[in-house]
Amino acid sequence: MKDSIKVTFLGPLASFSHQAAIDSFGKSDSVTLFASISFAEAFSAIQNNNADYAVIPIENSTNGSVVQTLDLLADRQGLNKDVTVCADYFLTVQHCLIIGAKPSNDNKEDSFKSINKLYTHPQAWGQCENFLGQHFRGIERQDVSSTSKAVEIVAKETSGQEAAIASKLAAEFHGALVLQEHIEDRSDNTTRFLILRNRTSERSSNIDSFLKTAAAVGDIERQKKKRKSLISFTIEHSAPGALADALSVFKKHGLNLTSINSRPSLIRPWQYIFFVECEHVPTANDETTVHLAGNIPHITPTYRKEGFADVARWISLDPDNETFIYRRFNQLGARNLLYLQSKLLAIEKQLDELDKNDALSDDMTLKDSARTWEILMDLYDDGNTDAKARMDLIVKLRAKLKEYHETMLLQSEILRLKRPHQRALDAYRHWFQKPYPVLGGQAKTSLDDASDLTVLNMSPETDYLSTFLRLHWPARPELSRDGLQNIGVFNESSISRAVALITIFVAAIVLIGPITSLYYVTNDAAKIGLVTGFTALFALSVGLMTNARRAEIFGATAA
Ligand SMILES: O=C(O)C(=O)C[C@]1(C(=O)O)C=C[C@@H](O)C=C1
Repeated sequence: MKDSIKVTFLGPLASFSHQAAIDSFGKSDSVTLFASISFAEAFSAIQNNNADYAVIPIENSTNGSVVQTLDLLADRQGLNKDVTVCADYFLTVQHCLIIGAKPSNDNKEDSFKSINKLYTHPQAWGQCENFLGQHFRGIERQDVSSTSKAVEIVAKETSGQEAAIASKLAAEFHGALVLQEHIEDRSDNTTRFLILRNRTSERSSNIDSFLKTAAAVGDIERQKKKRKSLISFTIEHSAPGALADALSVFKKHGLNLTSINSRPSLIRPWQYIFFVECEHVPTANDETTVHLAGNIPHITPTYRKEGFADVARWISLDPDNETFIYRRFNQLGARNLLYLQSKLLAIEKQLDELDKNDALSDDMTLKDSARTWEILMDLYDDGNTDAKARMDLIVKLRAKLKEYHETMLLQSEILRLKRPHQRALDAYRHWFQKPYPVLGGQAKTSLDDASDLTVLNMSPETDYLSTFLRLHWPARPELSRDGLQNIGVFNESSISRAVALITIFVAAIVLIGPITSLYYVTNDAAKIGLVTGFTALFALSVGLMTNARRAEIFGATAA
Protein backbone atom coordinates (compact mmCIF):
# COMPACT_ATOMS: atom_id res chain seq x y z
CA MET A 1 0.00 0.00 0.00
CA LYS A 2 1.21 3.50 -0.82
CA ASP A 3 2.17 5.82 2.07
CA SER A 4 -0.49 8.40 2.83
CA ILE A 5 0.43 11.97 1.96
CA LYS A 6 1.08 14.24 4.92
CA VAL A 7 -0.54 17.67 4.98
CA THR A 8 0.17 20.19 7.72
CA PHE A 9 -1.75 23.32 8.75
CA LEU A 10 -1.84 25.88 11.58
CA GLY A 11 -3.34 24.16 14.62
CA PRO A 12 -4.90 23.28 16.94
CA LEU A 13 -7.65 21.35 15.11
CA ALA A 14 -10.65 23.32 13.86
CA SER A 15 -8.68 26.41 12.79
CA PHE A 16 -9.56 28.01 9.46
CA SER A 17 -6.31 26.57 8.09
CA HIS A 18 -7.57 23.11 9.14
CA GLN A 19 -10.82 23.72 7.25
CA ALA A 20 -8.87 24.84 4.17
CA ALA A 21 -6.71 21.67 4.38
CA ILE A 22 -9.78 19.41 4.62
CA ASP A 23 -11.49 21.22 1.73
CA SER A 24 -8.38 20.93 -0.44
CA PHE A 25 -7.26 17.37 0.27
CA GLY A 26 -10.38 15.69 1.73
CA LYS A 27 -10.50 13.24 4.61
CA SER A 28 -9.44 9.71 3.64
CA ASP A 29 -6.91 6.98 4.47
CA SER A 30 -4.61 8.29 1.79
CA VAL A 31 -4.27 11.69 3.54
CA THR A 32 -2.84 12.37 7.00
CA LEU A 33 -3.60 15.88 8.23
CA PHE A 34 -1.54 17.14 11.15
CA ALA A 35 -1.36 20.44 13.03
CA SER A 36 1.73 22.66 13.33
CA ILE A 37 1.91 25.13 16.20
CA SER A 38 3.01 28.03 13.95
CA PHE A 39 3.43 28.98 10.30
CA ALA A 40 7.22 28.77 10.81
CA GLU A 41 6.87 25.18 12.02
CA ALA A 42 4.74 24.30 8.96
CA PHE A 43 7.41 25.82 6.65
CA SER A 44 10.18 23.82 8.32
CA ALA A 45 8.07 20.62 8.10
CA ILE A 46 8.06 21.16 4.32
CA GLN A 47 11.75 22.07 4.16
CA ASN A 48 12.70 18.94 6.13
CA ASN A 49 10.27 16.69 4.21
CA ASN A 50 8.28 15.94 7.37
CA ALA A 51 5.17 16.99 5.46
CA ASP A 52 4.33 16.73 1.76
CA TYR A 53 2.13 19.82 1.68
CA ALA A 54 1.35 22.77 3.97
CA VAL A 55 -1.77 24.91 3.79
CA ILE A 56 -0.86 28.48 4.79
CA PRO A 57 -2.96 31.70 4.66
CA ILE A 58 -1.45 34.44 2.50
CA GLU A 59 -4.10 37.17 2.30
CA ASN A 60 -7.59 38.09 3.34
CA SER A 61 -10.06 40.04 1.21
CA THR A 62 -10.92 42.39 4.11
CA ASN A 63 -7.71 42.65 6.11
CA GLY A 64 -4.99 42.24 3.45
CA SER A 65 -1.73 40.31 3.55
CA VAL A 66 -0.64 37.85 6.23
CA VAL A 67 2.76 39.41 6.91
CA GLN A 68 4.07 36.40 8.86
CA THR A 69 3.65 34.28 5.72
CA LEU A 70 5.29 36.91 3.49
CA ASP A 71 8.24 37.04 5.89
CA LEU A 72 8.60 33.26 5.79
CA LEU A 73 8.45 33.33 1.98
CA ALA A 74 11.11 36.10 1.97
CA ASP A 75 13.31 33.56 3.78
CA ARG A 76 16.00 36.11 4.66
CA GLN A 77 18.07 33.56 6.57
CA GLY A 78 17.89 30.87 3.91
CA LEU A 79 16.15 28.40 6.23
CA ASN A 80 13.40 27.35 3.79
CA LYS A 81 15.19 27.45 0.48
CA ASP A 82 13.36 24.44 -0.99
CA VAL A 83 9.85 25.58 -0.07
CA THR A 84 7.76 26.46 -3.12
CA VAL A 85 4.12 27.32 -3.87
CA CYS A 86 2.14 24.82 -5.96
CA ALA A 87 -1.53 25.84 -5.65
CA ASP A 88 -3.92 28.12 -3.82
CA TYR A 89 -7.34 27.83 -2.24
CA PHE A 90 -9.99 30.40 -1.30
CA LEU A 91 -12.00 29.86 1.92
CA THR A 92 -15.01 31.93 2.90
CA VAL A 93 -14.30 32.99 6.48
CA GLN A 94 -17.21 33.54 8.82
CA HIS A 95 -16.34 34.59 12.36
CA CYS A 96 -18.31 34.03 15.57
CA LEU A 97 -18.03 35.47 19.07
CA ILE A 98 -17.49 32.45 21.32
CA ILE A 99 -17.56 32.02 25.10
CA GLY A 100 -16.81 29.08 27.40
CA ALA A 101 -20.25 28.43 28.92
CA LYS A 102 -23.89 29.42 28.62
CA PRO A 103 -24.39 32.96 30.06
CA SER A 104 -26.61 33.32 33.18
CA ASN A 105 -28.69 35.93 31.44
CA ASP A 106 -30.35 35.50 28.05
CA ASN A 107 -29.88 39.11 27.03
CA LYS A 108 -27.08 39.19 24.45
CA GLU A 109 -26.18 42.84 25.11
CA ASP A 110 -25.70 42.05 28.83
CA SER A 111 -23.48 39.07 27.93
CA PHE A 112 -21.38 41.35 25.70
CA LYS A 113 -21.00 43.78 28.64
CA SER A 114 -19.61 41.14 30.99
CA ILE A 115 -16.75 40.33 28.51
CA ASN A 116 -13.50 42.08 29.49
CA LYS A 117 -10.95 40.21 27.37
CA LEU A 118 -10.97 38.98 23.75
CA TYR A 119 -8.73 36.38 22.14
CA THR A 120 -8.01 35.62 18.48
CA HIS A 121 -5.38 35.31 15.76
CA PRO A 122 -3.98 38.79 14.81
CA GLN A 123 -5.42 38.42 11.27
CA ALA A 124 -8.98 38.13 12.58
CA TRP A 125 -9.23 41.48 14.42
CA GLY A 126 -9.17 43.46 11.20
CA GLN A 127 -11.89 41.28 9.69
CA CYS A 128 -14.36 42.12 12.49
CA GLU A 129 -13.51 45.78 13.19
CA ASN A 130 -17.10 47.10 12.75
CA PHE A 131 -18.56 44.63 15.26
CA LEU A 132 -15.69 45.13 17.71
CA GLY A 133 -15.91 48.92 17.41
CA GLN A 134 -19.64 48.80 18.10
CA HIS A 135 -19.59 46.47 21.13
CA PHE A 136 -16.06 46.12 22.46
CA ARG A 137 -14.37 49.49 22.23
CA GLY A 138 -11.50 49.67 24.75
CA ILE A 139 -11.72 45.97 25.69
CA GLU A 140 -8.39 44.18 26.08
CA ARG A 141 -7.35 42.17 23.00
CA GLN A 142 -4.98 39.22 23.31
CA ASP A 143 -3.23 37.88 20.16
CA VAL A 144 -2.94 34.09 20.11
CA SER A 145 -1.42 31.64 17.62
CA SER A 146 -4.74 30.79 15.89
CA THR A 147 -8.49 31.25 16.15
CA SER A 148 -8.92 27.66 17.38
CA LYS A 149 -6.27 28.29 20.08
CA ALA A 150 -8.41 31.24 21.19
CA VAL A 151 -11.44 28.94 21.59
CA GLU A 152 -9.32 26.34 23.39
CA ILE A 153 -8.44 29.07 25.96
CA VAL A 154 -11.93 30.49 26.51
CA ALA A 155 -13.55 27.04 26.59
CA LYS A 156 -11.88 26.54 30.00
CA GLU A 157 -13.30 29.82 31.31
CA THR A 158 -16.89 29.67 32.55
CA SER A 159 -17.38 33.16 34.03
CA GLY A 160 -18.38 34.61 30.65
CA GLN A 161 -15.73 37.34 30.99
CA GLU A 162 -13.50 36.10 28.17
CA ALA A 163 -14.47 35.51 24.54
CA ALA A 164 -12.81 34.22 21.37
CA ILE A 165 -13.25 35.15 17.72
CA ALA A 166 -13.22 31.99 15.62
CA SER A 167 -15.32 29.67 13.46
CA LYS A 168 -18.53 27.87 14.44
CA LEU A 169 -16.65 24.64 13.80
CA ALA A 170 -14.00 25.59 16.38
CA ALA A 171 -16.74 26.31 18.97
CA GLU A 172 -18.31 22.89 18.33
CA PHE A 173 -14.94 21.15 18.40
CA HIS A 174 -13.95 22.66 21.78
CA GLY A 175 -17.44 22.40 23.29
CA ALA A 176 -17.80 26.18 23.57
CA LEU A 177 -20.81 28.37 22.94
CA VAL A 178 -21.46 30.72 20.01
CA LEU A 179 -22.78 34.02 21.37
CA GLN A 180 -23.00 35.79 18.00
CA GLU A 181 -22.56 34.49 14.44
CA HIS A 182 -21.38 36.43 11.36
CA ILE A 183 -19.43 39.13 13.14
CA GLU A 184 -17.15 39.62 10.08
CA ASP A 185 -17.37 43.09 8.53
CA ARG A 186 -18.17 41.79 5.04
CA SER A 187 -20.24 38.81 3.98
CA ASP A 188 -17.71 38.12 1.20
CA ASN A 189 -14.83 37.84 3.72
CA THR A 190 -12.45 35.35 2.12
CA THR A 191 -8.95 34.12 2.98
CA ARG A 192 -6.64 32.82 0.30
CA PHE A 193 -4.37 29.94 1.31
CA LEU A 194 -1.20 28.84 -0.47
CA ILE A 195 -0.36 25.17 -0.76
CA LEU A 196 3.36 24.66 -0.26
CA ARG A 197 5.60 21.75 -1.12
CA ASN A 198 9.31 20.93 -1.16
CA ARG A 199 10.63 21.51 -4.70
CA THR A 200 13.08 18.58 -4.35
CA SER A 201 10.39 16.06 -3.36
CA GLU A 202 9.22 13.52 -5.96
CA ARG A 203 6.21 12.49 -3.86
CA SER A 204 4.55 15.88 -3.94
CA SER A 205 5.43 16.84 -7.51
CA ASN A 206 1.93 16.24 -8.89
CA ILE A 207 -0.42 18.30 -6.69
CA ASP A 208 -3.41 17.81 -9.02
CA SER A 209 -3.54 14.10 -8.22
CA PHE A 210 -4.04 14.88 -4.52
CA LEU A 211 -6.43 17.81 -4.57
CA LYS A 212 -9.93 16.79 -3.59
CA THR A 213 -11.92 19.02 -5.90
CA ALA A 214 -11.24 21.29 -8.78
CA ALA A 215 -12.39 24.07 -6.48
CA ALA A 216 -9.19 23.65 -4.54
CA VAL A 217 -7.29 25.15 -7.44
CA GLY A 218 -10.08 27.48 -8.45
CA ASP A 219 -12.37 27.10 -11.42
CA ILE A 220 -11.09 24.14 -13.42
CA GLU A 221 -11.61 25.80 -16.77
CA ARG A 222 -9.81 28.90 -15.54
CA GLN A 223 -6.96 26.79 -14.26
CA LYS A 224 -6.57 25.09 -17.61
CA LYS A 225 -6.31 28.39 -19.33
CA LYS A 226 -4.28 30.41 -16.85
CA ARG A 227 -1.17 29.80 -14.90
CA LYS A 228 -0.31 31.72 -11.76
CA SER A 229 3.21 32.54 -10.60
CA LEU A 230 4.56 34.16 -7.46
CA ILE A 231 7.87 35.91 -8.03
CA SER A 232 9.93 37.66 -5.37
CA PHE A 233 12.71 40.14 -6.08
CA THR A 234 14.49 43.21 -4.80
CA ILE A 235 15.45 46.19 -6.91
CA GLU A 236 18.26 48.70 -6.90
CA HIS A 237 16.14 51.13 -4.90
CA SER A 238 18.35 54.12 -5.60
CA ALA A 239 17.84 53.81 -9.38
CA PRO A 240 15.00 56.20 -10.38
CA GLY A 241 11.97 54.36 -11.79
CA ALA A 242 13.47 50.92 -11.02
CA LEU A 243 10.19 49.49 -9.72
CA ALA A 244 8.16 50.93 -12.62
CA ASP A 245 10.69 49.46 -15.10
CA ALA A 246 10.54 46.08 -13.35
CA LEU A 247 6.75 45.98 -13.48
CA SER A 248 6.58 47.07 -17.13
CA VAL A 249 8.32 43.79 -18.05
CA PHE A 250 5.30 41.83 -16.79
CA LYS A 251 3.08 43.78 -19.19
CA LYS A 252 5.49 43.22 -22.06
CA HIS A 253 5.22 39.45 -21.53
CA GLY A 254 1.40 39.50 -21.38
CA LEU A 255 1.36 38.76 -17.65
CA ASN A 256 -1.58 40.09 -15.70
CA LEU A 257 -0.40 41.34 -12.29
CA THR A 258 -2.87 40.11 -9.68
CA SER A 259 -1.12 41.28 -6.52
CA ILE A 260 1.95 43.11 -5.32
CA ASN A 261 3.27 43.08 -1.77
CA SER A 262 6.44 44.23 -0.13
CA ARG A 263 8.32 43.54 3.08
CA PRO A 264 11.47 45.25 4.43
CA SER A 265 14.58 43.49 3.14
CA LEU A 266 16.30 43.75 6.58
CA ILE A 267 19.57 44.18 4.69
CA ARG A 268 19.38 47.98 4.83
CA PRO A 269 16.59 50.36 5.85
CA TRP A 270 14.06 51.29 3.17
CA GLN A 271 15.02 48.48 0.83
CA TYR A 272 12.22 46.01 0.12
CA ILE A 273 11.55 42.50 -1.05
CA PHE A 274 8.68 42.61 -3.54
CA PHE A 275 6.24 39.74 -4.08
CA VAL A 276 4.46 39.90 -7.38
CA GLU A 277 1.78 37.47 -8.48
CA CYS A 278 0.84 37.25 -12.12
CA GLU A 279 -1.42 35.17 -14.32
CA HIS A 280 -0.90 34.19 -17.90
CA VAL A 281 -2.18 31.75 -20.47
CA PRO A 282 0.47 29.07 -20.99
CA THR A 283 1.61 28.42 -24.56
CA ALA A 284 2.92 25.12 -25.95
CA ASN A 285 6.50 26.12 -25.26
CA ASP A 286 5.85 28.06 -22.11
CA GLU A 287 8.93 29.49 -20.54
CA THR A 288 7.65 33.00 -19.87
CA THR A 289 8.19 33.14 -16.15
CA VAL A 290 11.56 31.39 -16.37
CA HIS A 291 12.92 34.14 -18.61
CA LEU A 292 11.12 36.92 -16.84
CA ALA A 293 13.60 37.60 -14.07
CA GLY A 294 16.44 38.04 -16.55
CA ASN A 295 14.44 40.67 -18.40
CA ILE A 296 13.58 42.89 -15.46
CA PRO A 297 15.97 45.85 -15.37
CA HIS A 298 17.76 46.46 -12.03
CA ILE A 299 16.22 43.26 -10.70
CA THR A 300 17.93 41.14 -8.12
CA PRO A 301 15.96 37.93 -7.71
CA THR A 302 15.88 37.35 -3.97
CA TYR A 303 17.41 33.97 -3.91
CA ARG A 304 20.10 33.77 -1.28
CA LYS A 305 23.65 33.24 -2.50
CA GLU A 306 24.81 29.97 -1.05
CA GLY A 307 28.11 28.49 0.07
CA PHE A 308 31.20 29.67 -1.79
CA ALA A 309 29.25 32.38 -3.67
CA ASP A 310 28.01 33.75 -0.33
CA VAL A 311 31.49 33.73 1.27
CA ALA A 312 32.99 35.42 -1.81
CA ARG A 313 30.25 38.09 -1.63
CA TRP A 314 31.03 38.72 2.05
CA ILE A 315 34.80 38.82 1.60
CA SER A 316 34.52 41.41 -1.17
CA LEU A 317 32.11 43.64 0.82
CA ASP A 318 34.80 45.26 2.99
CA PRO A 319 35.95 48.52 1.35
CA ASP A 320 39.41 48.09 2.97
CA ASN A 321 39.74 44.47 1.86
CA GLU A 322 40.72 43.44 5.38
CA THR A 323 38.53 40.36 4.93
CA PHE A 324 40.64 38.82 2.15
CA ILE A 325 41.73 36.20 4.70
CA TYR A 326 43.01 32.83 3.47
CA ARG A 327 45.03 29.87 4.74
CA ARG A 328 48.73 30.25 3.91
CA PHE A 329 49.44 26.50 4.26
CA ASN A 330 52.88 27.07 5.80
CA GLN A 331 53.47 23.36 6.43
CA LEU A 332 52.38 22.32 2.95
CA GLY A 333 54.52 25.07 1.42
CA ALA A 334 57.54 23.89 3.41
CA ARG A 335 56.85 20.28 2.46
CA ASN A 336 56.45 21.10 -1.24
CA LEU A 337 59.84 22.84 -1.21
CA LEU A 338 61.37 19.84 0.57
CA TYR A 339 60.07 17.46 -2.13
CA LEU A 340 61.38 19.69 -4.91
CA GLN A 341 64.70 19.97 -3.08
CA SER A 342 64.92 16.15 -2.77
CA LYS A 343 64.22 15.75 -6.47
CA LEU A 344 67.08 18.15 -7.23
CA LEU A 345 69.37 16.31 -4.80
CA ALA A 346 68.67 13.09 -6.76
CA ILE A 347 69.46 14.85 -10.09
CA GLU A 348 72.62 16.28 -8.55
CA LYS A 349 73.72 12.79 -7.53
CA GLN A 350 73.00 11.38 -11.01
CA LEU A 351 75.04 14.18 -12.57
CA ASP A 352 77.93 13.43 -10.18
CA GLU A 353 77.84 9.79 -11.28
CA LEU A 354 77.85 10.76 -14.95
CA ASP A 355 80.82 13.05 -14.27
CA LYS A 356 82.66 10.20 -12.54
CA ASN A 357 81.81 7.82 -15.39
CA ASP A 358 83.07 10.27 -18.04
CA ALA A 359 86.26 10.99 -16.06
CA LEU A 360 87.12 7.29 -15.78
CA SER A 361 86.19 6.47 -19.39
CA ASP A 362 88.84 5.44 -21.97
CA ASP A 363 86.85 7.30 -24.62
CA MET A 364 88.78 10.55 -25.08
CA THR A 365 85.92 12.24 -26.98
CA LEU A 366 83.55 11.53 -24.14
CA LYS A 367 86.12 12.93 -21.70
CA ASP A 368 86.34 16.07 -23.84
CA SER A 369 82.57 16.40 -23.88
CA ALA A 370 82.75 17.13 -20.13
CA ARG A 371 84.60 20.36 -21.01
CA THR A 372 83.24 21.29 -24.42
CA TRP A 373 79.54 21.80 -25.07
CA GLU A 374 79.90 21.47 -28.90
CA ILE A 375 81.53 18.02 -28.50
CA LEU A 376 78.74 16.92 -26.19
CA MET A 377 76.19 18.09 -28.80
CA ASP A 378 78.04 16.27 -31.62
CA LEU A 379 78.09 13.04 -29.61
CA TYR A 380 74.43 13.48 -28.79
CA ASP A 381 73.58 14.05 -32.47
CA ASP A 382 75.58 10.90 -33.36
CA GLY A 383 73.41 8.90 -30.95
CA ASN A 384 76.04 8.33 -28.25
CA THR A 385 74.21 6.81 -25.26
CA ASP A 386 76.36 8.51 -22.58
CA ALA A 387 75.87 11.91 -24.19
CA LYS A 388 72.14 11.23 -24.51
CA ALA A 389 71.91 10.29 -20.81
CA ARG A 390 73.67 13.52 -19.86
CA MET A 391 71.51 15.69 -22.15
CA ASP A 392 68.29 14.13 -20.83
CA LEU A 393 69.44 14.83 -17.29
CA ILE A 394 70.33 18.45 -18.15
CA VAL A 395 66.84 19.04 -19.60
CA LYS A 396 65.27 17.52 -16.49
CA LEU A 397 67.49 19.62 -14.23
CA ARG A 398 66.56 22.81 -16.08
CA ALA A 399 62.81 22.23 -15.62
CA LYS A 400 63.04 21.13 -11.97
CA LEU A 401 65.40 23.90 -10.94
CA LYS A 402 63.12 26.48 -12.55
CA GLU A 403 60.14 25.07 -10.65
CA TYR A 404 62.14 25.02 -7.39
CA HIS A 405 63.37 28.60 -7.69
CA GLU A 406 59.94 29.92 -8.70
CA THR A 407 58.30 28.13 -5.77
CA MET A 408 60.99 29.46 -3.43
CA LEU A 409 60.45 33.06 -4.54
CA LEU A 410 56.66 32.71 -4.29
CA GLN A 411 57.03 31.20 -0.83
CA SER A 412 59.26 34.03 0.31
CA GLU A 413 56.58 36.52 -0.94
CA ILE A 414 53.93 34.61 0.99
CA LEU A 415 56.05 34.66 4.15
CA ARG A 416 56.06 38.44 3.91
CA LEU A 417 52.23 38.64 3.94
CA LYS A 418 50.76 39.87 7.21
CA ARG A 419 48.50 38.09 9.69
CA PRO A 420 44.85 39.27 9.61
CA HIS A 421 43.67 41.83 12.15
CA GLN A 422 42.03 40.12 15.11
CA ARG A 423 39.01 42.43 14.70
CA ALA A 424 38.49 41.44 11.03
CA LEU A 425 39.10 37.77 11.83
CA ASP A 426 36.56 37.81 14.68
CA ALA A 427 33.92 39.39 12.43
CA TYR A 428 34.64 36.86 9.64
CA ARG A 429 34.52 33.90 12.03
CA HIS A 430 31.28 35.11 13.58
CA TRP A 431 29.62 35.55 10.18
CA PHE A 432 31.03 32.24 8.89
CA GLN A 433 29.82 30.14 11.83
CA LYS A 434 26.39 31.58 12.74
CA PRO A 435 23.88 30.01 12.74
CA TYR A 436 25.75 27.12 11.03
CA PRO A 437 29.03 27.02 9.02
CA VAL A 438 28.41 28.52 5.59
CA LEU A 439 30.80 26.03 3.92
CA GLY A 440 30.77 22.27 4.30
CA GLY A 441 33.50 19.57 4.21
CA GLN A 442 37.08 20.47 5.14
CA ALA A 443 36.42 24.12 4.21
CA LYS A 444 34.43 24.34 7.46
CA THR A 445 37.72 24.42 9.37
CA SER A 446 39.49 26.97 7.18
CA LEU A 447 39.42 29.77 9.78
CA ASP A 448 40.26 27.62 12.80
CA ASP A 449 44.06 28.02 12.95
CA ALA A 450 44.75 31.76 13.25
CA SER A 451 48.54 31.23 13.05
CA ASP A 452 48.19 29.86 9.50
CA LEU A 453 45.99 32.65 8.14
CA THR A 454 47.07 35.56 6.03
CA VAL A 455 45.40 38.71 4.76
CA LEU A 456 46.08 39.78 1.18
CA ASN A 457 45.63 43.54 1.39
CA MET A 458 48.44 45.88 2.37
CA SER A 459 48.13 46.07 6.13
CA PRO A 460 46.60 49.36 7.33
CA GLU A 461 48.54 51.52 9.82
CA THR A 462 49.45 49.56 12.93
CA ASP A 463 50.38 52.42 15.26
CA TYR A 464 48.71 52.65 18.68
CA LEU A 465 46.62 55.72 17.80
CA SER A 466 45.06 54.02 14.70
CA THR A 467 44.41 50.86 16.69
CA PHE A 468 42.76 52.87 19.47
CA LEU A 469 40.58 54.79 17.00
CA ARG A 470 39.54 51.57 15.20
CA LEU A 471 38.30 50.15 18.48
CA HIS A 472 36.22 53.22 19.31
CA TRP A 473 35.18 54.50 15.86
CA PRO A 474 31.39 54.83 15.41
CA ALA A 475 30.58 51.98 13.04
CA ARG A 476 27.65 51.48 10.66
CA PRO A 477 25.77 48.39 11.91
CA GLU A 478 25.30 45.54 9.44
CA LEU A 479 23.16 42.47 10.12
CA SER A 480 25.08 39.22 10.54
CA ARG A 481 24.09 36.03 8.68
CA ASP A 482 22.05 34.68 11.58
CA GLY A 483 20.06 37.91 11.51
CA LEU A 484 20.61 38.30 15.26
CA GLN A 485 23.69 40.43 15.64
CA ASN A 486 25.01 43.61 14.17
CA ILE A 487 28.56 43.74 12.85
CA GLY A 488 30.20 47.19 12.93
CA VAL A 489 31.41 48.33 9.51
CA PHE A 490 33.55 51.44 8.94
CA ASN A 491 35.85 52.79 6.30
CA GLU A 492 39.60 52.65 7.00
CA SER A 493 40.10 55.98 5.18
CA SER A 494 38.13 57.78 7.97
CA ILE A 495 40.68 56.45 10.50
CA SER A 496 43.64 57.53 8.33
CA ARG A 497 42.19 61.04 7.99
CA ALA A 498 41.58 61.36 11.76
CA VAL A 499 45.12 60.08 12.54
CA ALA A 500 46.64 62.57 10.07
CA LEU A 501 44.77 65.51 11.67
CA ILE A 502 45.68 64.52 15.24
CA THR A 503 49.33 63.95 14.24
CA ILE A 504 49.63 67.39 12.59
CA PHE A 505 48.09 69.02 15.66
CA VAL A 506 50.41 67.26 18.15
CA ALA A 507 53.50 67.83 15.94
CA ALA A 508 52.70 71.56 15.90
CA ILE A 509 52.43 71.63 19.71
CA VAL A 510 55.67 69.72 20.40
CA LEU A 511 57.63 71.89 17.97
CA ILE A 512 56.12 75.33 18.55
CA GLY A 513 55.58 74.73 22.32
CA PRO A 514 59.26 74.69 23.41
CA ILE A 515 60.22 77.65 21.18
CA THR A 516 57.52 79.94 22.59
CA SER A 517 57.88 78.77 26.20
CA LEU A 518 61.71 79.14 26.18
CA TYR A 519 61.22 82.74 25.03
CA TYR A 520 59.25 83.56 28.18
CA VAL A 521 61.03 81.36 30.79
CA THR A 522 64.23 82.89 32.22
CA ASN A 523 65.08 80.43 35.00
CA ASP A 524 67.79 77.93 33.80
CA ALA A 525 66.44 74.97 35.78
CA ALA A 526 62.94 75.56 34.39
CA LYS A 527 64.44 75.79 30.86
CA ILE A 528 66.14 72.38 31.29
CA GLY A 529 62.89 70.94 32.68
CA LEU A 530 60.92 72.30 29.69
CA VAL A 531 63.40 70.93 27.12
CA THR A 532 63.37 67.51 28.85
CA GLY A 533 59.56 67.49 29.02
CA PHE A 534 59.03 68.44 25.36
CA THR A 535 61.71 65.96 24.19
CA ALA A 536 60.01 63.15 26.13
CA LEU A 537 56.62 64.25 24.73
CA PHE A 538 58.06 64.25 21.19
CA ALA A 539 59.51 60.73 21.58
CA LEU A 540 56.23 59.50 23.06
CA SER A 541 54.06 60.97 20.30
CA VAL A 542 56.33 59.55 17.55
CA GLY A 543 56.16 56.15 19.28
CA LEU A 544 52.37 56.18 19.71
CA MET A 545 51.11 57.96 16.63
CA THR A 546 53.40 56.68 13.88
CA ASN A 547 54.60 53.25 12.88
CA ALA A 548 58.27 54.36 13.18
CA ARG A 549 60.72 51.67 14.24
CA ARG A 550 62.85 51.96 17.37
CA ALA A 551 65.92 53.23 15.48
CA GLU A 552 63.79 55.88 13.75
CA ILE A 553 62.29 57.08 17.05
CA PHE A 554 65.78 57.23 18.52
CA GLY A 555 67.15 59.16 15.54
CA ALA A 556 64.25 61.63 15.41
CA THR A 557 64.42 62.30 19.17
CA ALA A 558 68.21 62.78 19.08
CA ALA A 559 67.87 65.25 16.19
O1 LIG B 1 -6.25 31.24 13.06
C1 LIG B 1 -6.70 30.48 12.18
O2 LIG B 1 -7.66 29.79 12.30
C2 LIG B 1 -5.97 30.42 10.91
O3 LIG B 1 -6.06 29.44 10.23
C3 LIG B 1 -5.17 31.63 10.52
C4 LIG B 1 -6.00 32.66 9.76
C5 LIG B 1 -5.02 33.69 9.08
O4 LIG B 1 -3.89 33.85 9.51
O5 LIG B 1 -5.46 34.38 8.14
C6 LIG B 1 -6.76 32.02 8.70
C7 LIG B 1 -7.93 32.54 8.28
C8 LIG B 1 -8.50 33.73 8.89
O6 LIG B 1 -8.21 34.82 8.03
C9 LIG B 1 -7.94 34.05 10.21
C10 LIG B 1 -6.83 33.46 10.65
